[in-house]
Amino acid sequence: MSPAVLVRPRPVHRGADLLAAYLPGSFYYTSAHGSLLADGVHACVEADGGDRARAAAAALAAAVRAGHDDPVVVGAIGFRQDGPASLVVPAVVRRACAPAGDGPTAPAAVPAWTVVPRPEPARYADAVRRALELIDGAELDKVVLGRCLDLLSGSPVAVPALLARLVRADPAAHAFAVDVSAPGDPAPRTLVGASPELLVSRRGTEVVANPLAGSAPRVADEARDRGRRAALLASAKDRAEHAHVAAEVARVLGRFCRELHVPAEPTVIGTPTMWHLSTRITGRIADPATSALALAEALHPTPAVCGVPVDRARDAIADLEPLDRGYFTGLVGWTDRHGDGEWVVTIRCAEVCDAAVRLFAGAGIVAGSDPDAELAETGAKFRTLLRALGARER
Ligand SMILES: C=C(O[C@H]1C=CC=C(C(=O)O)[C@@H]1O)C(=O)O
Repeated sequence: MSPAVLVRPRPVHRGADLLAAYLPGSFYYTSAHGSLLADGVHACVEADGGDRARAAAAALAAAVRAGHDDPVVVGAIGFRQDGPASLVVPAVVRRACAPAGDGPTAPAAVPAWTVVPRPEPARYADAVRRALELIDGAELDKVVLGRCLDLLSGSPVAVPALLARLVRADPAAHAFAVDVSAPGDPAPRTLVGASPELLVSRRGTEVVANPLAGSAPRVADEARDRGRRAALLASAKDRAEHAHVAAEVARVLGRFCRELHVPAEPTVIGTPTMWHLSTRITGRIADPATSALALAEALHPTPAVCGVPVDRARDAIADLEPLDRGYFTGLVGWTDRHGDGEWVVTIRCAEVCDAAVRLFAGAGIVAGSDPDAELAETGAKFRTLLRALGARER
C-alpha cells in the first residue's frame, strides 16, 4: 500500500488569474518571480517607530501556533521611521509561480483630469537650487527631492484596471497594490505602482538587492533613445549619484552576508519610460534568522530615496519638500515565516482615493545636477502612472 500523503500540495494559481481576482482592499504583488494575492486580516503587525521585522516574526510565529498553515506578512512602510505603516498577516494568501503574463487589458478610459503640481514646477527647481547650495557648502553630498501631481477625475478611479495596465505595461517591474486606508479617509485608499527598484529579496540563503540611481528619460526615436542610454552610462554626474547608493547598499548588506558580490561597474536597465544605472548585488546570508524584512529595514532609506549623509539629507528633505511623503519612497513587499521575502522601493506609484490620485516622483541631486533637468526627470518618471491612468503626459 502506498504511504499516506502527509503534505497536501499547495494550490498553484495562474498569475493572470490572481491579477484578475484583485479587488481594492486586497494586497497584490507581482515580479519576475511570481505573484501573490492576499485577502482578509488574520492579524495586524504593529511596531511603532521601528523593529517591524521583530514584530512581523512574532506575528508569523503566533499565526503558526493558531493553525495558520502558510502565514505571510504583507504591506507597506512609509518613508519616515515615524511615518505610516500598513502590515498584516492576511487570512488567505494565493500565490502563482509565474508573473501575471500577457492578457487583455482595457485601454485607459480618457477621463478629463484636473492636474495640480505640488509644488509648482518653478518652486521644485528652486528647491533643487537650494539643495545645490547645501552641496556646494559641503553640508551634503546627495539629496533626493520629490514632487507630486494631484489628479482629480469626475468619477471614482477603477483601481483593478489601473493595476492591470501597470502590470501589462512593464512585466519586468514589481507591481503592487496595498490598502493604506487611514481614519478620516472619505473612501478606501490604495497605494498602487510599478517599481523598477528591488530594495532586497531573500530566498533561502540567497540575498539580492538592485539599487538604481542616475536616470535619463526615454524617447520614441530609437537612435536618440540609444544615444540617451549611452550618455547615461558615460555621465560622471550620474555615475557619482549611483555610486552613493551602490556603496551604501553593499556596506549594509556586508554586515549581514558571509559572501557578497558587488559588480565594479553599473549597467543600464530600461523601463518603458526611463533608463537607469543599475547594480545587482548578490550575497549569502550569514544568519538564517535575518529575514527579508530585517534586511529591508536595515537598508532603508538608501541614498536612492534620501541622501548622503543620511541625517542631513532627511533634514534637507523636511525643509525643501512642501509635502509629507507618507508611503512614497518607503517600501512594499512581503516576508514569510522562513524569513524569505521581497521588498521594493515605493516609487513609480500613486495613492488613489475615490476620484483623487496623488502621484510622486523624485530625483537625486548631486554636484553638477541641473535644476531644469531634474524637473524634466521627475516629469518623465510620472509617465508610468499618467499612461496607466490615461492622462496627458507632461
Ligand atoms: C525617487 C525616485 O527614483 C529613485 C530611484 C531611481 C533613480 C533615481 C534617480 O535617478 O534620481 C532616484 O534615486 C523616483 O522614481 O521617484
